[in-house]
Amino acid sequence: MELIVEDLSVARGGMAVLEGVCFRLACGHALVLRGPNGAGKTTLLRTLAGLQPPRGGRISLDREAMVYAAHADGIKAVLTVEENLRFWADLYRVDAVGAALEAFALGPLADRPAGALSAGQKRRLGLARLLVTGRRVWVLDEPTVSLDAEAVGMFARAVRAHLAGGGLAVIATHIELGLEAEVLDVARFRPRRVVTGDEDFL
Ligand SMILES: Nc1ncnc2c1ncn2[C@@H]1O[C@H](COP(=O)(O)OP(=O)(O)OP(=O)(O)O)[C@@H](O)[C@H]1O
Repeated sequence: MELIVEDLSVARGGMAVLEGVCFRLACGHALVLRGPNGAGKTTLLRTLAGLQPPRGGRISLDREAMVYAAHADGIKAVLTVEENLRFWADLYRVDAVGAALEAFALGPLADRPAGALSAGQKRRLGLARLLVTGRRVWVLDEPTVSLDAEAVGMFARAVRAHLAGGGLAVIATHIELGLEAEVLDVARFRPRRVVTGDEDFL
């Protein structure tokens, strides 16, 4: 499996955000998206995930092979941590709840309602969800927000294991994860607009 993006244009709120995005990502590889606030990382990820249509270009990706995780983790507050994972495991038909609890040190919190978790604990649960999806392509928007250093390490280990198993990951992050990943600065793809006055382009 390979993720191929060709000449992709994406927009938010009716405004062009990125144009001409191209990259290829093979099994076992990760791509880290960089760029300043507002550069378009989330918009690109949402487009890859099929949450919004591209303005132009091509994405070759079997969406059935992909899982997207962003700020809203889709956690059900009234279910316990383990029940949340079981819910997703049943949905994706992947029996890996124990491994997911262990990977993110959620065992001691397994019986706690998710609504009673701290922000970082909720984020760990949202990331543990990735492990019960069995999906090959992880599309992750700022996955380490609210995580302490130890939890960032858990996440990095989970990504490494995923890649070692033939998975792919596209990750927008402002922090250094210590992964061997290709880096794409999305600011390179900022649209060039012709304007009147002394400047030719913005
Ligand atoms: N809901 C929205 N409606 C309209 N415009 C939006 C919306 N969300 C973001 N934008 C705009 O789209 C552009 C790209 O934003 P995006 O969220 O993709 O950037 P980002 O690189 O992910 O930023 P950050 O590092 O702050 O998360 C920005 O100019 C932003 O102001």
